[in-house]
Amino acid sequence: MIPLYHDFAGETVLVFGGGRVGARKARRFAAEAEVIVVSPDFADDDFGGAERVRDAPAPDGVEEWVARTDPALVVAATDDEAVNEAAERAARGRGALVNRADESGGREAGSVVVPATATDGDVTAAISTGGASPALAKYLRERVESELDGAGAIADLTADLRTELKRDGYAPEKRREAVRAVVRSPSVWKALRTGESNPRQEADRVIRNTMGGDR
Ligand SMILES: C[C@@]1(CC(=O)O)C2=NC(=C\c3[nH]c(c(CCC(=O)O)c3CC(=O)O)Cc3[nH]c(c(CC(=O)O)c3CCC(=O)O)/C=C3\N/C(=C\2)[C@@H](CCC(=O)O)[C@]3(C)CC(=O)O)/[C@H]1CCC(=O)O
Ligand SMILES: NC(=O)c1ccc[n+]([C@@H]2O[C@H](COP(=O)([O-])OP(=O)(O)OC[C@H]3O[C@@H](n4cnc5c(N)ncnc54)[C@H](O)[C@@H]3O)[C@@H](O)[C@H]2O)c1
Repeated sequence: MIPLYHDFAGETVLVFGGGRVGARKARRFAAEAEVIVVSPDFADDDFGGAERVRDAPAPDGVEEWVARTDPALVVAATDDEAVNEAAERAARGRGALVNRADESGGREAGSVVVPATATDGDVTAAISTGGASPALAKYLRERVESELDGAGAIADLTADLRTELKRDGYAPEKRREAVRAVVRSPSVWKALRTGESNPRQEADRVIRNTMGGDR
């Protein structure tokens, strides 16, 4: 399986099943998409502001829900395998992606896994165990989260630096060398994480060192 990032802004995500798992998926996708959760009952959990609709569709009814809402992704998170299968068929029939919460292992194209995700600003790290061990994915996500502390700010800082170095006419090889040095600089990370010094000034110092007398 190859990880790809997908922009769900402005899209609909249709979730079948309002249990703990349906709620977790709803929360995740509601950060970006319009989420509709269809279920006869709902766990006492946070659904991330998703629209909740009380219904217990039979497999044929599942198809109708998918036709009516035209989702980019269908999440099958019920405890009824026949309903989850119907959700997968209906999604495929309309060219939507499907996430089967009740399956692990190999998948056909269009059947996607939701990875454990750590985020800091625009920086996102996604971890999958190929479905083998979601608990391990969660544990590793917790560890990666602390590694990412400050990464979003460094991404913003280096985006500005790239623009400035281009504008000032530095050769591509020089620019790459400078940006690589900044993202690897312990003093820039420390400045961002502790606030003890100014990160931009630390970055400028690193760049002056890599550019020699050029800047
Ligand atoms: C990462 C995360 C994302 C999310 O869902 O948001 C996620 N599962 C999470 C937690 C979690 N899930 C389970 C446990 C209990 C401990 C354990 O069993 O390990 C815990 C831990 C807990 O709850 O503490 C049980 C479980 N999960 C699946 C099955 C079905 C099966 O295996 O057949 C069963 C057994 C059900 C049963 O036995 O009845 C299936 C899937 N779960 C996936 C993702 C996909 C594979 C990801 C990968 O490749 O690693 C996949 C294949 C499909 C999918 O859902 O996309 C999220 C952590 C979020 C975070 O905190 O960061
Ligand atoms: N992916 C994961 O991380 C993960 C973790 C645990 C379990 N699971 C799997 O996901 C499934 C859901 O887990 P859960 O803990 O949320 O279970 P759950 O039993 O708490 O919730 C299932 C929900 O589906 C609803 N439902 C039943 N028939 C329906 C229908 N026809 N249409 C819509 N909704 C319907 C139920 O009313 C209930 O609200 C489990 O059966 C298991 O196979 C996945």
